[in-house]
Amino acid sequence: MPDLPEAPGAPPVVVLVPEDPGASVLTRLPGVRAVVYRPGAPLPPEAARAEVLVAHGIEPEDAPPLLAALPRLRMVQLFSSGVERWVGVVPQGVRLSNADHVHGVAVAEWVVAQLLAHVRDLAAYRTKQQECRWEAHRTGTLVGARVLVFGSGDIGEGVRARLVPFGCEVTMVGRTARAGVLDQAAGVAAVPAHDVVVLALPLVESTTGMVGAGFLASMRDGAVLVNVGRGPLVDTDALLAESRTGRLHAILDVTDPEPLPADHPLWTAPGVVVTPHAAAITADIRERIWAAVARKVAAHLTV
Ligand SMILES: O=CC(=O)O
Repeated sequence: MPDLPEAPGAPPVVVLVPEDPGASVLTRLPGVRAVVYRPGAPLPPEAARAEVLVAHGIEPEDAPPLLAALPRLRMVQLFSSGVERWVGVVPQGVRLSNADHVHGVAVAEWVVAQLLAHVRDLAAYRTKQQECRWEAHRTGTLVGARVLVFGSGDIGEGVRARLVPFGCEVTMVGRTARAGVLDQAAGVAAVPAHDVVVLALPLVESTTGMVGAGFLASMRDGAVLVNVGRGPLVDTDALLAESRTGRLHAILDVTDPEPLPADHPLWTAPGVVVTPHAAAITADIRERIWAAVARKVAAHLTV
């Protein structure tokens, strides 16, 4: 792909972008010169002036030589909303910027889809169809379900907004308490009173391994744990042990480890549903991410 044309306005801020048609969204930003870089290839001469690196297609472990070659770098813009793999990689004084407010709708929709499929027992009906059995059975409903959502960002909020119309009673848990939002300790204490616990948290020190044996044991019989945050929020061994009791259900879009090896016991653990970090993967995901990147670069131009 040739370098992208320069937007009007001078002097332009040089933004290094991966080779991707979506990068053209940056050329619509006045004052930006988007320059394509190819991981592993020699850097273009404009890299010496680059203030922003849109880091996509490069693993954080491979990034240090590239970062060291960008003397005017002020911001690293990620394609992901989670930043945990880049913390400590980006040099001091360089802002690490995530792609936020990108996946809320898609991931919340996935949570609702999974919960509806669970309470209405759709998997059992799929099996009955495969066996050509015309046989109805009673199922649960989401109406009146008490749902505890850890994480009050756009994903957690998207889950709340979509579950309330289904008749769920939703309680939010955030990093700090505020009106209508419990803090993390109060949230953990509230687990036994809920039918569904949704994890939509970032992975930081205080959330790593947060769902361990004690947390799982405090969930009521038949409760559902949904993880759309990061795999290591949950202690996998504790979850495997709990799954053997048959007491709980777990619906996991993220796992620890990831990708989940084909012979990992989580795949076949009783009551566990696994999808491959796919909740946000809709047809328009690239457009959503590039729009967020453009928003973040535009905000950088004003600081
Ligand atoms: O998991 C996806 C992301 O962090 O964007």
